[in-house]
Amino acid sequence: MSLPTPEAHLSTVLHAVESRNQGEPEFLQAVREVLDTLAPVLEEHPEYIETGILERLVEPERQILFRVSWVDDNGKVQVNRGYRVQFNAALGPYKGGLRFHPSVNLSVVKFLGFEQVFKNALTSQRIGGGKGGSDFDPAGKSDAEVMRFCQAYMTELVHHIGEHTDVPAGDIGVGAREIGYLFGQYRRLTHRYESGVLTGKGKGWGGAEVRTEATGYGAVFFAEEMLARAGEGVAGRRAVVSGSGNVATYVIEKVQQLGGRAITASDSSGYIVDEAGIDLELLKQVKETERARISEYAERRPGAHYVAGGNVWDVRGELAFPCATQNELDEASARELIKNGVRAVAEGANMPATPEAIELLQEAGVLFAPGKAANAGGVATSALEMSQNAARSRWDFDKSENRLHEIMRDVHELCYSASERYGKPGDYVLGANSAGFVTVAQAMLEQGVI
Ligand SMILES: NC(=O)c1ccc[n+]([C@@H]2O[C@H](COP(=O)([O-])OP(=O)(O)OC[C@H]3O[C@@H](n4cnc5c(N)ncnc54)[C@H](O)[C@@H]3O)[C@@H](O)[C@H]2O)c1
Repeated sequence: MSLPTPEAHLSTVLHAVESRNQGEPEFLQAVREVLDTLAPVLEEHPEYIETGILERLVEPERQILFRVSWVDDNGKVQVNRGYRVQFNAALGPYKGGLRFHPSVNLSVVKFLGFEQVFKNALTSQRIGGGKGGSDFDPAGKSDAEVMRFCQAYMTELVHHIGEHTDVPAGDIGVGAREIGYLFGQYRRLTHRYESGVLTGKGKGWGGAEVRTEATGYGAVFFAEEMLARAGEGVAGRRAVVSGSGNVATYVIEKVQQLGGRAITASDSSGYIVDEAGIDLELLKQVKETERARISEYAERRPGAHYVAGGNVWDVRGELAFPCATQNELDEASARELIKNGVRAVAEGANMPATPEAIELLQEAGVLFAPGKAANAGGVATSALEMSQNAARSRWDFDKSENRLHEIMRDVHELCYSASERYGKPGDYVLGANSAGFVTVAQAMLEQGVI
């Protein structure tokens, strides 16, 4: 039997995915972006075509959808929808965060799970990919409501996770508070102290140092590696950052530690500009402690101003870190960034730049780091948390940060060398997709058709 050409094979697989997953635009966008880059890999590895690797890779191994019923502070019954998509476990237990946000649906969870498979492969930490969440909106809920929701959510999730099967963590709307409530309920239901079942735990009970900072720090380390290859650095440069959550906060912190000046942060209502450089203590007070709107920052900080609505990418900066959510940086934003002299864009969020924006940035010679590579530091540190839990050991901050830094250097190196191998040196989208894909594909090949 003669094999189709790589291009023909990719097109057949893509059509099948499109017809089978109609109404899932985010998932299709994520799949297209990966398949678009894989022709040279399949050229080198026809055995992946022969053994149906791609057909299997685009179909999650398991998708779990469930009802989450809970009672709010007024005694009213609320019903949300829960998700866990176990995408691929060829490299290890499923691993990936939980997102609690009203925009969560199956398409969003599948796109995140799909991306996670490649990202986790790039970390070399032997973890598979999965993702989950709910359309529950933590904004405006009391602590007690968040706790009751988390307990109800875990009452179903408990049947599907475990330190050797599936290990969730945080994402948008899920931080240390939620992980605590989820872990408590897991422990109550199972009568087991299974530390490695969730990551991002409190530091006093199994959480790793640097897990909170890891995604943001990692994104800046990756940007620094890209810049260093070109003989440049972060120091002395203006950085425009979107978001004001976990990832954005620690991108800002690391940019400043490396001598750069991060001047913006945003939330879904607008953005702030602080030319003097963001005051981190104030940002953490407003967003982490008070869970208030970002406009509060400008009200308390002389010299800073708030722009309601608007587009943070209109602000001039040499470095840009999109750290809020998917498709937040579109073609028009990319044009604005290029016009304003951006040199590097590193995705702290998952899929924040649209395909059109990425194309424009790459054409303009801007160094572009896709989220799969640039934000892999969070999950990599989660894997370090799992290994510390298994060994009943605890690393200090410096050791953990050094290990994160090494991992991000390795991720960069893997991506760069794959981009060279497949003919486009410095194309980190091609590099991340192909390096991640080959690692997973090889494991799937060796494990047979399952
Ligand atoms: N937390 C992690 O370790 C981690 C790891 C890898 C990737 N990510 C990705 O990073 C991004 C941010 O996650 P996080 O953990 O910082 O979440 P978070 O809940 O701490 O913060 C999310 C931020 O994004 C903003 N945001 C959300 N939806 C928005 C919208 N529609 N418009 C504008 N702003 C919006 C929120 O206001 C908030 O500032 C997500 O894409 C997530 O998938 C997170």
